[in-house]
Amino acid sequence: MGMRQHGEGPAAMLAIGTANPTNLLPQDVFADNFFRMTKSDHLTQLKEKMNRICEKTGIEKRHFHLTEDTLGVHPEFLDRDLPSLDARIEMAATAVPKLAQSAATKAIAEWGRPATDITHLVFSTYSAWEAPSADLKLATLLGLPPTVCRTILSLHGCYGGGRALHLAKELAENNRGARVLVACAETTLVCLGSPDGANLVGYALFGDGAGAVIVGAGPFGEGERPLFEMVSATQTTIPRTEHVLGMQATAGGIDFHLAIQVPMLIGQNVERCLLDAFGDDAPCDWNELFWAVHPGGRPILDNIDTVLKLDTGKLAASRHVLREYGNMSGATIVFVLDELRRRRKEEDNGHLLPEWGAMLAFGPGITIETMVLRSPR
Ligand SMILES: CC(C)(COP(=O)(O)OP(=O)(O)OC[C@H]1O[C@@H](n2cnc3c(N)ncnc32)[C@H](O)[C@@H]1OP(=O)(O)O)[C@@H](O)C(=O)NCCC(=O)NCCSC(=O)/C=C/c1ccc(O)cc1
Repeated sequence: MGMRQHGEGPAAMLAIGTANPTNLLPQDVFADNFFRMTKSDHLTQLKEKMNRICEKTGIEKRHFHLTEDTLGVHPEFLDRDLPSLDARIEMAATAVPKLAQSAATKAIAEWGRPATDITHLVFSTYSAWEAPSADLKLATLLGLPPTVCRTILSLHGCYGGGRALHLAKELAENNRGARVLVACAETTLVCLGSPDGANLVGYALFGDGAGAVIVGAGPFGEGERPLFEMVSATQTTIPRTEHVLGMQATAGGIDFHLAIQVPMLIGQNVERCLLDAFGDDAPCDWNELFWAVHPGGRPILDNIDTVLKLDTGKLAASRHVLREYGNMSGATIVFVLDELRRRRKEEDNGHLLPEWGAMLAFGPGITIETMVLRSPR
């Protein structure tokens, strides 16, 4: 009893996979397409504003499950005054687990062990609104054993990936031999609607994608290779900010709001979270670390650069993911981790990537998930 039931050492990420719908839209034509499809071209000021916003997002393209063809069959999706929630939920019920399956299949292939060796599944999405939910569908699609312990995290929004990884760490460390599949899948099909003054930023920012990570603690099996050790993790909620960021279900689809103060609030609070997470091990200079930051928006990354006095390029993986995919909410952090390990490979077996790193994810609350990472030597 006791010790033998626990995993050895900190848990580690053993494999990473990502996936996106094939349909993609360059950001420089997004406003034109969006206003044409929603028959809103007469709202010229709003369209100009959308173009101004799109230019400043730091995004070059985004992937979407919805295509012009699908939208042709569902005109109610593009008119907030028509009820569309039922149709959106039905579409998401199939699309979300399938997108997750594409990412998870890649992660499992990299891991090298059979899917039946997965003991736990943690699924995070803002697009599942029914029970049984996307976690069960994914388990079935992947052929996971009927004994797999499933958890669905809904509506953590953009920190869902950080929350899922944090939970997977605790599951892996507390259950010897556990192998946790973390899956995050997000699609804007539940929220995309017609433009109004309040939702332009979200429409300009959010994209569709899925990320999957296999998490386990020691002892490691033959061929299992830790990509990032998950040394410690914390969650912090910024007091009295519950109203600045959120989403809610309406008959016309999921509504969200992103207050203009969000980047500033994150900038003001991020260093304290890092000091809490690192404790006595906090470096004198944050540049000593590698960084996996959720690219919630370009000004969020800019503010973090400023308050932490980071050198140019420290957030390159986050900026790359934002540019190529936009903000895919909870799935985004997995793309950033994947990009970091790709860069590490190119940089001569980890020579240039520092040994220690920090992962940050933010979302409604405002909640900040912080994790101390170690890149094994
Ligand atoms: C690209 C933006 C929109 C503009 O860039 P900028 O450098 O701030 O440029 P400007 O200051 O010139 O702003 C351009 C215009 O955008 C307007 N704007 C500037 N932020 C705003 C604003 N939050 N509102 C509404 N107008 C604005 C701003 O007023 C201005 O309007 P105008 O003067 O008419 O051109 C930039 O501010 C930006 O990326 N903001 C988004 C940051 C943000 O809140 N990210 C979300 C973090 S949390 C997260 O990741 C997700 C949570 C989540 C939650 C729910 C879900 O369903 C899913 C997920």
